[in-house]
Amino acid sequence: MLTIALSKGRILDDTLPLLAEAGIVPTENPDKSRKLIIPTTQADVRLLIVRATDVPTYVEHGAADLGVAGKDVLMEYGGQGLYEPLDLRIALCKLMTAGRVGDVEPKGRLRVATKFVNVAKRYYAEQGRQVDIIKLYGSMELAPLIGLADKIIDVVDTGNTLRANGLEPQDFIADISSRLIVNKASMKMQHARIQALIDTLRKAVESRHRG
Ligand SMILES: Nc1ncnc2c1ncn2[C@@H]1O[C@H](COP(=O)(O)OP(=O)(O)OP(=O)(O)O)[C@@H](O)[C@H]1O
Ligand SMILES: O=P(O)(O)OC[C@H]1O[C@H](OP(=O)(O)OP(=O)(O)O)[C@H](O)[C@@H]1O
Repeated sequence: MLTIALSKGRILDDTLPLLAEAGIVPTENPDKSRKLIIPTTQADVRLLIVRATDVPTYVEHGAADLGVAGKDVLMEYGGQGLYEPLDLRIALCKLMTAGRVGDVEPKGRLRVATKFVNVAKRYYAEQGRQVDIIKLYGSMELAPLIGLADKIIDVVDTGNTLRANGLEPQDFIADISSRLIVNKASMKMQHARIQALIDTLRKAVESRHRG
């Protein structure tokens, strides 16, 4: 059995067409179903529906052989416990700092609200900047508006969410796309099969971006 961990929403929506090119199609609509284990047209391939931030955990521990996760999530998760063989070039966005339009940076310690605590620590350590990191799980844009933090670190695509809240993107941290990740033991034990799937997905990604 090959088990693939995916999160609902944009990752599922953008990954299913790629999996379809490898002949893997869910036998029921994962967006509608309340099931968390979804069989596919290949009897020995199943999908696990998990939270986006949990995908690396399932794959590193071997609860799933493969998964799809945003580079932001992988940067935050850290470690060397996973293979990351393929950039699927889906769910494109940028990790940025953002703050209130026209705000001047405070002289003292900067307060930064984010769900990407490890990324934030690394980023400001590289800059040699003293910061207090405030962990949030969502609605980061609220923090500077309400005086909880001076800045946020979040993913930005169109910038609409920032603009709607009187914030502006400031410093670029990283370009983000979603990656195929693979459990290290699975890669050894089921090498031919997983490598064949990676090759098919790579071709599907390349043919989409050709021309
Ligand atoms: N607005 C966006 N445009 C493009 N890609 C995005 C955008 N927001 C997030 N992403 C990327 O898609 C991935 C999945 O995002 P999604 O919104 O589905 O989950 P999440 O909000 O991070 O997780 P959860 O809903 O479980 O808190 C993110 O890790 C990121 O890489
Ligand atoms: O720059 P933008 O295009 O506004 O995208 C950025 C927003 O998208 C994500 O949220 P989420 O996935 O909850 O929202 P979405 O479905 O509207 O992208 C992210 O946490 C930002 O809030």
